[in-house]
This record gives sequence, structure tokens and C-alpha cells, in this order.
Amino acid sequence: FHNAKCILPAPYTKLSQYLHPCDMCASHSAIKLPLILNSTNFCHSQLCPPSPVCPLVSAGRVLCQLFPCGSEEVDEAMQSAQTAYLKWRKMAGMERARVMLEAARIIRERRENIARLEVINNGKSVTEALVDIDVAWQSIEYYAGLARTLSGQHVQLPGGAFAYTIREPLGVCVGIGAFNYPFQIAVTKSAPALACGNAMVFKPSPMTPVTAVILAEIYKEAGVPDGLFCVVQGGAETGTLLCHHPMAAKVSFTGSVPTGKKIMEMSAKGVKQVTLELGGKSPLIIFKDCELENAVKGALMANFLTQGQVCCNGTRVFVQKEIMPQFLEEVVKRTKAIAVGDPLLDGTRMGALISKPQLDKALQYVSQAKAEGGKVLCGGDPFVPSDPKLKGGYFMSPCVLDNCRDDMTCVKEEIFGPVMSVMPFDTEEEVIRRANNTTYGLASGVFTRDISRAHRVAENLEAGTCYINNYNISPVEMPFGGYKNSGFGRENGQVTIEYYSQLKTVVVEMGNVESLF
Ligand SMILES: NC(=O)c1ccc[n+]([C@@H]2O[C@H](COP(=O)([O-])OP(=O)(O)OC[C@H]3O[C@@H](n4cnc5c(N)ncnc54)[C@H](O)[C@@H]3O)[C@@H](O)[C@H]2O)c1
Repeated sequence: FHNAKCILPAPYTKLSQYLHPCDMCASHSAIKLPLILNSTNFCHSQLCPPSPVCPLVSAGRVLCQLFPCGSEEVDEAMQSAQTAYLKWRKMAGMERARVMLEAARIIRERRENIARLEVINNGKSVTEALVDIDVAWQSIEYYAGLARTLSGQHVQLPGGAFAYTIREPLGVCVGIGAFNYPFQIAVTKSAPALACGNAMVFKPSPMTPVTAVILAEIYKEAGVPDGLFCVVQGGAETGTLLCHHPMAAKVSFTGSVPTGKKIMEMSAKGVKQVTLELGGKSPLIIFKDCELENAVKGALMANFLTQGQVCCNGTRVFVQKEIMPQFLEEVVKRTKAIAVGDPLLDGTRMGALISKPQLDKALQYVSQAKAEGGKVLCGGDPFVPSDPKLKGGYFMSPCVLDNCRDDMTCVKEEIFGPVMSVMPFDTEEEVIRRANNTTYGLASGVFTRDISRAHRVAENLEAGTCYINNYNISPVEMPFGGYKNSGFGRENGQVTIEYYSQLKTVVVEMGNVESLF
């Protein structure tokens, strides 16, 4: 098993082939994946099927050792995707839509199972994982709808001549994903890619290798040509091989800013198109005229989903001075009440962070904040659930930091853990200047009852998204992406079609050629 080779492109192998009795948990069988592949560091190739009592979940154990895809496997995946692409691109949008709708239907039908696997894969609560899976099938449905409507333009020219445009696919697109929304990111990239007639080779994060494979199986079951959506496993080296591969027409990347810069550099060498969905340190501005209860709920949504590991989180919370005491009292009360623990239980609202290094990093930010003058109002410690089976897990109690200043490390840098930094402000002009004083520009939010102020603030914030009187809602119809170092290109919404297609102009002469020579 440990030496097994990765053969993910067609002919595709089913996960269920790898069901074996679980060594660690007597009560179920485990899935052993010979196809997932990172050498020693991370996780999960031996997974128990969904069960609320499985001791493997979030317990911080190395479940198995995995092997990264090398150049041979990457090339095999790219070739296989290219072959599939040549078939898929010839199908009419209506035909592609039919297959995609079937994939969406299968996901909807198996939402609970996929959500539970996502919990094991990632550590987030099952309540959140269910939302992720729902967003995923909605995304495929949405782009299936757009696949049916793809069309060009007709342009009249002098003398009866005319031109028309054809929206064509790019070819084989590479998708590289982050660990925080493993299934959803795989879908967010592949749904518009496939709708436009492309193929995709996708590399999930080595921390969360499993559910992208489930997606590949579902696409196959729905009827896409063999190899149209291939999954290769591995870390930076495998990602590098993908970005440099001559057959890659585009790279769509979700991850951190430092990696994003490398992806852009590698893609530039091959003049490949790039979409970069990168990190953030987004501001959430709460004015004194807000509906306070909604603002508090918004601040929690802006900070604690997926254990705080969300790119667009509003982690710099600016609160107008006059309401600071009430805001803090309420936000701390609710933060303390967040149920942390076994992510497979329905009542849990916060599961485990992705890894020990990620947990240590978040805790370190809290220590540094204290050293720099911040005050911990609650949380910020490792959390040990009462269930002995979960003892080794990477749990952390959600943290609210008061007394923060703009120059503190916890306010300037992306923590990617459950840490909210709160800062007071006086005026609108001041808070906009401070909110924009960052190299990031992914999202932002404002709570106020003043309608003019809300739109004025939205206009002046330098961010790809601004939420008014809510935070972190991401319907698939809504374009999403960054300003400044948070990246470029968009995902979701109609506009994404433009990032997965190219326009051909065909010019038709109806008369004689008027030659200058
Ligand atoms: N803007 C968005 O939509 C969005 C969404 C989710 C996460 N994120 C960001 O992602 C980051 C957290 O995710 P992460 O820790 O997985 O990010 P990361 O940059 O460490 O890794 C992301 C992916 O890139 C791969 N990779 C790493 N080095 C590479 C290289 N040299 N060449 C090619 N691929 C390489 C990784 O294996 C992984 O699949 C945060 O900064 C977060 O804000 C952004």
C-alpha cells in the first residue's frame, strides 16, 4: 500500500475499492487511498467512513503516509485531461449542462455523506460542512445554466461584411486548492471550467486530500469523458510541476499570498492565464447607529467560521467608541458560548484547526498580542475536549482581543485561526483610512442604519467585496475575489465565464478584396 502508485486519470479507480478493516477503530472499515500522496508530514489516507463515534476524527493522529505525484503522474493526468477535453469541447453547451446537472443531483443526494467525509478531511463542524456541500451543488447547477447560454456576438461591418465572436474554452486548466474549503474549492474552480468546455487537473491541499477525489468520482458517474476532471495529490513540488506543464492553459489558485506570487511567476514563464484567490485581513466597521445584535452576530460570522480559517474573515473589527462597552460585553458572551468539540456532532459549532503548526501559529499570535499590549477578553488557549478520544486534536478556544492598535502584529497579519482583534474609532473618515491601510483587499463589512453612509463606506473601501449589515455570505451568483495583494480574477457569478474562456473573432468579407498593393 505505501508504495502504491497514483493512477487517477482514466481509467478511474473507485474509492470503494480501497475499503479495508480499520486498524485503529474496531467498529468500521477504513478507506485506504493509494492515490494520495504526501510523504511523511500530514494526514489522512486511512479514513473511517462517516460515524459520530469514530476515534480517528480530529484526534490529531497521523492516519497514514502518502506519496506525492511526480512528473510522470502529473504528465499522465495532463495527457488524460487533454484527450477528454477534445471530446468535451465538441459537445454543445446544452449537452454539457445535462451532465453537470446530473453531477449536481448526485452531490445533493449524497450531501450528508460527503459532508461527513469533509469533516474528517478538514476538521470543521458538520453543520458548516453541510453548507459547503450545498453551495457546491448549487454552483454546479448555476454554471450548468450558464453553459446553456454561452453565445457570441454578431457585428455588422461596411459593405455587407460582418464579424462574429465565438466564446471558446482555454484547454486544460490547472486548479490548486487551499485546505479550508476542500470540496467547495474543487467545485468552485471546476464548475465554470467545465461549463465553458475546458478540462481540469486539480491538486487539493495535501492537508485535505480526500473529498476532491469524491468529486472526480461523481463527475465520472454523471457522464463526463474519462479524465476530464483529474485529481493529482501532493504539495509544492507537484504544484510546481502542474504550473510549468506545457499543456496547462491556465492556473486557478487559491491559497496564501506568498504561494500566489510564486504561481504567478511560474505561469508568466509560459504566458498562462492566472486567477489568484489569496489571503486577507479584512476590516469590519461597526457604527454606533447599527442594530447592535446583528452587528455582534455579524462579527462572530466574520471571525469564527471554520475555526477562523477563512480567507475573507473580517478580523479587524473597528467599533465606534460610544458603543464599545456594549459591543464587547455581548460579543464576549456569545464567543464564550460557542460549542467547541467533536465536529461530527450536530451541536458542535467549532471543530479542530487543520494542523499542529496552524494551531501553534494562532496561539503564538495571541501571546504576541498580549506582549504588545492587547487584552484577551476570552479564549486564545488550546482546548481539550472532554471526550478522551479527541484529546490529541488541534482545538482552540475562540479568542476576542481588546486594546488592539493598528500597528500590532495580530492586526496587520493574517492569523488564520479563531482570533478577533477589536479596535475603537471616532469618525467615518478616520476609520476608512485605517481600514484601507493594508496590503490586502479581499473583503470588508459595515454595520449601520444610515443608508447613505453604508454605500459611501462601501464605495471607499479598497476590497473586492463589501458586506452591508451582514458578513461572510457567499451565494454562488455573487462574484468573489480580491483587490491589491489579495489577488485578481473572480470566482462565482457570471463574470467567471470570462476567466475560463477566450473570445475568437471571425471576420467575413462579402465583396471583393480591396488591395492596397
Ligand atoms: N481568496 C480566496 O478565495 C481564498 C480561499 C481560501 C483560502 N485562501 C487563502 O489560503 C491560505 C490558506 O491556505 P493554505 O495554507 O492551503 O495556502 P498555501 O499557499 O500554503 O497552499 C495552497 C495550495 O498551494 C500549494 N502550493 C504550495 N506551494 C506551492 C508552490 N510552490 N507551487 C505550487 N503550489 C504550491 C499547496 O500544496 C496547496 O495546495 C490563506 O492565506 C487564505 O486566506 C484564499
